[in-house]
Amino acid sequence: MKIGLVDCQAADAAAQFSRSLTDTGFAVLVNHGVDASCIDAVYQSWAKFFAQPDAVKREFVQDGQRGFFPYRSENAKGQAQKDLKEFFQVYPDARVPDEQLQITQDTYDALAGLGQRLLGWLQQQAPTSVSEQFSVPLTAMAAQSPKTMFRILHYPPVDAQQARAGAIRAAAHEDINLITLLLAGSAPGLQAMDRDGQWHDVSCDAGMIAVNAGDMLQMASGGYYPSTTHRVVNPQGAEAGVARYSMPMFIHPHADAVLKPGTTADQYLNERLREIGLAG
Ligand SMILES: O=C(O)CCC(=O)C(=O)O
Ligand SMILES: [Fe+2]
Repeated sequence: MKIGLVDCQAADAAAQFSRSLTDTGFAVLVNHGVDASCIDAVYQSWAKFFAQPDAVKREFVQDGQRGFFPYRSENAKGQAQKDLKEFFQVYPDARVPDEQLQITQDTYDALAGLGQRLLGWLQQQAPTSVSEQFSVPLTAMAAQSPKTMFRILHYPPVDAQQARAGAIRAAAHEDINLITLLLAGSAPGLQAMDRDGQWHDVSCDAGMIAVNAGDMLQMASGGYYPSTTHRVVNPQGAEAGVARYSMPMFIHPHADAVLKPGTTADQYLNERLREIGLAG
């Protein structure tokens, strides 16, 4: 599995990006235009949030998939063990702590802008037989979508007992949305599965952005852009004592966007949230 490292300023960046997504479901971006100081600042800011007592963080538990999700609230589809993570989900209307608000909004806007550019590339590079199936252009599906969600993940040092019981930081899953823009994690661990079921490290250094296609894009493109299974494995040895942070931006279509005849984004999302224990 050869995940492309794409320089977004290269003349053929759109073609390289689209090819890597078609071949592997993933691509890693450099020169993507999201400011390195913005990325550093958002990581530092949220490390402070997660360092607070649980009771303080729980004040940000909110309805409707927004806000804080305590340690071990989510399981991957079909997995009995909860993932070894806590996280915070930001939508445009989520309540975000004052200290994190500005930098989080700035990052959200920068990633939403990059998401539109990437969807434009995928639209432009798809063969006509694929793009003519889109109900509207991919950029229109997602432009200003209030469903687009920025997730800040904190994986604490690994608890040996939970690891022995088979829990990992993030069990194998596919993302639900159109594309995910993942600010490089603060430590390694992300792996993607190839067509033969083998796992490969997704190498993504600080400042880079890994992008993967989700199930909604796979569905809308009739499989042309595959949604690749991925996971986050537990570190071993001394690294087990080190926390990991990562920040995926899930680019979602508007609720009423038609993914394929008879299925809107909203119908599909609700079905998937039930499967992962995040909706009743
Ligand atoms: O933490 C990571 O690197 C990936 C997280 C992820 O795959 C997800 O939240 O969907
Ligand atoms: Fe994921």
